[in-house]
Amino acid sequence: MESNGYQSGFGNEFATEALAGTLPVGRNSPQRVAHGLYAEQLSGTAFTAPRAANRRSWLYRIRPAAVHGAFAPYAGARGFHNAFGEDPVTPEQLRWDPLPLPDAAAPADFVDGLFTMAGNGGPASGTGVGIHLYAANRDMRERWFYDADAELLIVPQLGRLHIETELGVLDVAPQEIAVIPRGVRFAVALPDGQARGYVCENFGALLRLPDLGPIGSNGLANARDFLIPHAAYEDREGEFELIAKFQGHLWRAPIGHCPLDVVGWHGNYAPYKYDLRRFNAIGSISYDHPDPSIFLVLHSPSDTPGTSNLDFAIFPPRILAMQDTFRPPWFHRNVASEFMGLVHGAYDAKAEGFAPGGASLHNCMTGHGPDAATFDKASHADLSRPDVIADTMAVMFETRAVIRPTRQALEAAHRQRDYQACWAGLRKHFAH
Ligand SMILES: O=C(O)Cc1cc(O)ccc1O
Ligand SMILES: [Fe+2]
Repeated sequence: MESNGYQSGFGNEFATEALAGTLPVGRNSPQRVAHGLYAEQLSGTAFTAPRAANRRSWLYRIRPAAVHGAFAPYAGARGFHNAFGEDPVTPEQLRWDPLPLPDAAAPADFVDGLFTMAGNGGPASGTGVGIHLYAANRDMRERWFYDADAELLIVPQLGRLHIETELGVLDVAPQEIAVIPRGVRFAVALPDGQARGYVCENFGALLRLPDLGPIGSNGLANARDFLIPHAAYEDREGEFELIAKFQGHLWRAPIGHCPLDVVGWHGNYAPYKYDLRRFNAIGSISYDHPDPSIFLVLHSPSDTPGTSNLDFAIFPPRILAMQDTFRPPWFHRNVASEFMGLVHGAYDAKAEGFAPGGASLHNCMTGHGPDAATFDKASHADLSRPDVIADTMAVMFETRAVIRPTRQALEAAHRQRDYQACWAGLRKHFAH
């Protein structure tokens, strides 16, 4: 399926049909749907969720989602799970080199190429996140995947993704993100032959745009820049595979048709994409480095106001002009836990070692901040001129609960076992 363009606006009520006359008028479930289609509701929130938070869509499709064979455990994608473990969690600062791309001799598609790094909570409790990287070099062929446990926030770092979903096609490139709602079936093709990036599974409340408070009615990620696909479908039969993630485990069922057979849909529960370069960064124009909450793109609220299950923040290109100020991120300890990735360029708190495709984890109350080289440079920088921070795009998954690294992440050859050395050069300057 080719992309047929996008609709726009975060969380709007959309209506789209690939065949004229598909959508029923004035009702959702007529006795007989046009073109011999089936009507099916896809609920992303509780039926009785408050109207402002309620998300559901109506799908008009060739066959209902119920039509497939029996599920059995899926033996592939061994590195993709929610086993965040009961082991004690190290409070150590952790950092990784980029996840290696798969060998041409042992190709992996998007699902098989997922490698779980860390997480908290889980699908059973409906809170927390799963944090993964993917490294893939093969299209998903004749198989589709859905995640019943979480909505998927996909952050490509290398290579474009062509994502065909039940509700239409998303083409995303590095510096863009895609969100696939819980339950939506999709397949990923790799137009560049290989791809790497970050995936955050959100087990909690659906991602939404943050309130803007005194910023006003515009700014940060603007609602109109979120793009939603038009309906697109495939009418194809064969011996295909449906992979499901359910309660932390993967399952496989045979399916005799392509499940991307939705000819029209309407509603507000749909995949979307967003170009991070559209983010309207707001910062200090006097003094001090503000809290990174000014860089919040989307968040999943928890039951405590102001305390998110997941904050998705970015560190985009921007201009720093603060006076009498140490301009890079400060040294700090945070009650929240911070998992970071780098999509593009360099990150202004780290002179070396944090590479695009790499990752870092600074858990609750773990001290971190600029490395020694960054500290020395910024402590003596000429503040009469603004710093133009260009060519950069770092991302952060920040959570209320501690982020538990998986055993495979801790044991991985690409973990930087000497990460702490980046602060060792912070010498004593105290003099009196
Ligand atoms: O630790 C980090 O690099 C992320 C971060 C950036 C920033 O500007 C302020 C606080 C913070 O946690
Ligand atoms: Fe931090």
